Amino acid sequence: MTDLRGKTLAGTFFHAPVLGTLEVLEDALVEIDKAGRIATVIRSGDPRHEGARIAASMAGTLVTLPAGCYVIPGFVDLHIHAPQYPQLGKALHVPLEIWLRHTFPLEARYADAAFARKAYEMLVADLLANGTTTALYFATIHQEATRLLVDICLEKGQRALVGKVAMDNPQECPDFYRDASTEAGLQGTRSLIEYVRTHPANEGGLVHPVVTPRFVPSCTDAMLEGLGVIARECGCHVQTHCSESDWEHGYVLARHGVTDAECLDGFGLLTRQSILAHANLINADDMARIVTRGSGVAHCPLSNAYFSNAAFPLRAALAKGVRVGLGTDISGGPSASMLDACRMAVVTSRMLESGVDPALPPETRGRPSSRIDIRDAFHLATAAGGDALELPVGRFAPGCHFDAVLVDTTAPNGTIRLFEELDEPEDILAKIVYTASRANLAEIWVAGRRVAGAG
Ligand SMILES: Nc1nc2[nH]cnc2c(=O)[nH]1
Repeated sequence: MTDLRGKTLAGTFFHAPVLGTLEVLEDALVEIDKAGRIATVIRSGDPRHEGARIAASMAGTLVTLPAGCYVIPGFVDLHIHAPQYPQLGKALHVPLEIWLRHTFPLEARYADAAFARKAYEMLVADLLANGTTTALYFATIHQEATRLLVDICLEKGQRALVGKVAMDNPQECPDFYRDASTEAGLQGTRSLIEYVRTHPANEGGLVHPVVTPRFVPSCTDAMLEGLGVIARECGCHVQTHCSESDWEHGYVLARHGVTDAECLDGFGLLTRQSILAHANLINADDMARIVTRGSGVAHCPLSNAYFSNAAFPLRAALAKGVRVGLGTDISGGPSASMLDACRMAVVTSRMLESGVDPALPPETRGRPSSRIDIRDAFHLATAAGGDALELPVGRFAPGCHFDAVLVDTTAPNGTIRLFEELDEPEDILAKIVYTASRANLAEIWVAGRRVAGAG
């Protein structure tokens, strides 16, 4: 199967446009226009179904899925440190503030454009093969390497949001890895925005620029203030870390006397286009503030297990109306798969609900009503991620980009095992999210264009 632009795809589709519900579009037709957007979704009982199928067949534009194949929306990864890919699976035995001392020398290597190209090409190819069709990236402080990441996403066809990392605080950033000055950091941010927006290969708007203060500790107040102004003037997305660990949360309280969320808000960095990574230690006021501003949270359950000192209160945040999606947090999280992020989100929520210390009585061990299920995780990894970024992706609906993954449950080297006589459609989706591996992800499309796949 190749390019689906201008084609009609016939088959069974799973998506979760609303938290708590899974929609199975059994034997549906999805018409994709020439620009790779979904034009119509026609369900099997719809009176237009037969006519549309015959018309597409006669026009030679009908593509019918083989038995055992299902289409799901592509994953939206809300938090990735692109330069940390070579470190995936390393140095996870130390706390965040020590781990950063391993990480900064690696990120500093991206002054070398050849090294950057090698690592970024590998990362983008792997993420696409894992079904990540939209990625929100922290790059490094370097202009050339960050531009390369933009180029590579455009070349390989990944929808991406890319930020040049801003970090100018000499107290928290080493001499070898810091913006040369506040002004240089701000200017670098402006020039990356300009680069992305005027890139000749980006006329379709596949890649977006992002204002990226690394986190409060790494930035001076002047930097945070300047970035707030740029975000407002340029109408850009913003990404940063927020109340991730006890150390980081405590640092901001000590320096500013307020929480991360309040501090970032004061600098104009909490907007409807902001994504706050982690947010594990936010309090009720922070949540209310984040909801009022319409900012999103990138819940990174795998990395949180290593660095956060607490579990993100996901259910509480969702109940309050916080826009939450999922992130891998490469390489704080040692997996480049959003399927792993889904699995870990479920596990974390279950552990938060029941608690983890067997020395405590069951009644006080955990936090009741904290669990999510695999359908919820699937929603967070797809539609909710798109919503948090305000991008029309993550669901099969007219007007949305056709960013999707073809899952072949019969792939011989895959890991999904279905039993026709036992498995209902909901079971099939659950088995996909819980047990699929890369060999099952047969085709990956972004805007209808085939960009990767094991098939
Ligand atoms: N997980 C994580 N937290 C951070 N806080 C500041 N920088 C980082 C980073 O690279 N990873």
